[in-house]
Order: sequence, then C-alpha cells, then structure tokens
Amino acid sequence: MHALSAHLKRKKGNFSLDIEVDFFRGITGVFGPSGAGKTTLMHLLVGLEKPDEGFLQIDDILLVDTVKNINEPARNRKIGYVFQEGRLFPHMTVRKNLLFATKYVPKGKQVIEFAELVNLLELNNLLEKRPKQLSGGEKQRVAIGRALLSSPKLLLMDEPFSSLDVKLRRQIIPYLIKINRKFNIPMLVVSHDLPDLLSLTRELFLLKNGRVLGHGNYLDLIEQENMFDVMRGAGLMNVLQFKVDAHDKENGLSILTNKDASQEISIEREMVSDCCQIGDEINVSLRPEDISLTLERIPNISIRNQLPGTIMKIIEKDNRIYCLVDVGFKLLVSITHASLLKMELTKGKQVWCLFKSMALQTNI
Ligand SMILES: Nc1ncnc2c1ncn2[C@@H]1O[C@H](COP(=O)(O)OP(=O)(O)OP(=O)(O)O)[C@@H](O)[C@H]1O
Repeated sequence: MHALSAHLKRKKGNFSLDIEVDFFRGITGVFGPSGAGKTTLMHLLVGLEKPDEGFLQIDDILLVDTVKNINEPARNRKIGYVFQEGRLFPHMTVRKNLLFATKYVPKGKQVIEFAELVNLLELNNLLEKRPKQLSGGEKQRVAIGRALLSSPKLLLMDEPFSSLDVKLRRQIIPYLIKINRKFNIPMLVVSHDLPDLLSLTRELFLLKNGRVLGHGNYLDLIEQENMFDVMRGAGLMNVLQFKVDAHDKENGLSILTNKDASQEISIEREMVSDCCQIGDEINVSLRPEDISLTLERIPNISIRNQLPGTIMKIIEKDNRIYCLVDVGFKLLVSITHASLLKMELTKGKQVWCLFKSMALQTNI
C-alpha cells in the first residue's frame, strides 16, 4: 500500500506545477533546482495551498479531490510539517512548544510518547529554555519533535538542513534516520543539497520546472542524461550502506561489509569505534573524485581498498568523465579525459576501483 499517492496541479503566474507522486514507507528525498516547485508541492500536500486540480490520498484516505470537492483542512490531514526555519512559538518554553502539538491528538491515539521522544532527540536539557536560547540545530530538533508529537501519518521537511552548519547537519541526519526506523513514519524531505539528501536516503523524486523528471534510486536516475545534468551541479556523491563487522584497533581500521551487494564486499575505513558498534548499519559517503581506476590490482600500495568491477556506463561532461562501475554495487568514479584515453576505457571493461580508507566519510 502506498503511504502517499497524489496527482496535483497548480498554476502561479507563469509557473505551472503538474506532479504525480506516490511512495511507500521510508525516507524519500525531493530534489530539484531553485524554482522547481518543491515548496509549492509541500504546501499542496500539507494543505497550505489548494490545487487547481487533482487528488491526494494518504494511507488510502482521500484528503483532496477537486472533482469530488474534497479539501480537508491542514489540521485534519495528520501531516507533520517542519518548516525551513523551525517556526517555534517564541514565548513558550521548549516543553510547552512540544506539548502544544499533542493538544489535537485524541486520548489514546498518541503514537509517540513525550518522554520517549525527548530521549530520542536528546531534548532533556532544553525543556525549560525558550527558542531564543537555542542553537539552530537545537531549534530544528525541537521542531522535528513537535511535528512528531502531533502523531502524523507522514512527516514533511522543507530544507531541514539549510540553517545548519556542517557539524549540526551531521547531528540531525542520524536523528532523522533513527526516527524513521523506530516509528516507521514515512518522510518526505526537500533539499537542494544533494550530498545531505543522499546521506538520508537514496530514494529520490527529481523535480524540474514543476514536473517530476524521475523517481527512484539515485544511481539509477543518474544513468539518464537529463537527470545527471540536474544533479551534477549539486555535488554527485556515492552513499553506501555498510555493516560494521570488526574494529582492528592495532591498525586503526574498521572493517565494513556490504551484504546487499551481489557478493559480500568488505572495505576498510579509518576506525569508527567512537560512533559505531560492531553490527551497526552505517552510511558512508565517498566522492567520485576520490576513487581511482586501474587495470589491475596494485600490490604494495598504501590505498587500502581495491575492488574489481565492470564499467557499466561512461558519461562525458565538459572534459570530465564519470564512469559508473559495478563492483557488486554501483560506484560513480570521476576521472579525466586523458585517463580515459590512456587506459582505453570502454563500457564492459574490467577495472579496479581504488580508494583510501580515509576517503570514506561516515554519516551515521
Ligand atoms: N505567489 C506566486 N505567484 C507567482 N509565482 C510564484 C508564486 N509563488 C511562487 N511562484 C513561482 O513558483 C515557482 C516554484 O516556486 P517554489 O518556491 O515552489 O520552488 P522551490 O523549488 O521550492 O524553490 P527554492 O529551492 O528556491 O525554494 C517559482 O518559479 C516561483 O517564482
């Protein structure tokens, strides 16, 4: 069953939006350049704007249908909405801001308990403070908590990272993943920052000029040239899911294993024992520029990871070459045109992908 299914049309001046979306549980990213219609889509879903035509259904309940003249007001839609800047009530403490959200939830229908949420989002020490005493990341956490306490069927977030610096982004992203896993509330997250979005999810809706250009796994989408072009300017990235298999304290390394791949693949990363325990699932990101291609395995080299694979696609853009290599999972590798020619790389060619353990960034 789809968590959400909608087809919505809306005209604003010269801009027209005509979008069909449907997605299941989990986290889905909405990515698109400025003016693509991301915020308009969020407003239509949450009920802040009315479509000219269309329908919206959540968990098989019809909330909007312009033909049947149905348009449930925002407060009845059970959609939690986290605005870009949080929008907390300035005169209320954090506790009151949070409890405000529970006001409209009927007794016994509360999905998430106050105490559980406060623990999960680490809000204990903030409860008696007012919004102006909070940092950007703290405000954002409270805003997410408030949206969750309204027991939503769906959580929408519009640019949740835009007001946060890199350190705070790294803090918020694990919270969102934890929330999604623990409460199984589907999330739709808008961002124009692709690496941030990819640290949350690889499932994307790609919007451009008010239309859906593509929907699906990021690595499948970038295989198509028009989508590749939209995403390239925003920072292409490999985001891979691994399980922490072992810590090699002596050598300062962690062994990570990807079991989703066609065969079990182990890689080494600089030790992650500070943040992760054995058995934890973590996302690691790897820049396409940080991977080298060779035609054979290189012995006696300080690069710890060498994975054999096959070139599936070569994409050429402005003298930069992107190779999509299947090493059991897909890796996007960026090389120069000179290397492509020198190594005589073609689709189907066997290569080795080399990357240093230190090139892997851990997101969670
Ligand atoms: N009230 C309005 N009247 C006319 N055009 C509007 C109005 N509001 C928004 N637009 C136009 O609608 C388009 C989509 O805007 P929207 O805010 O949904 O885009 P976005 O993808 O969220 O952009 P950004 O990433 O910059 O926030 C833009 O071209 C914008 O100029």
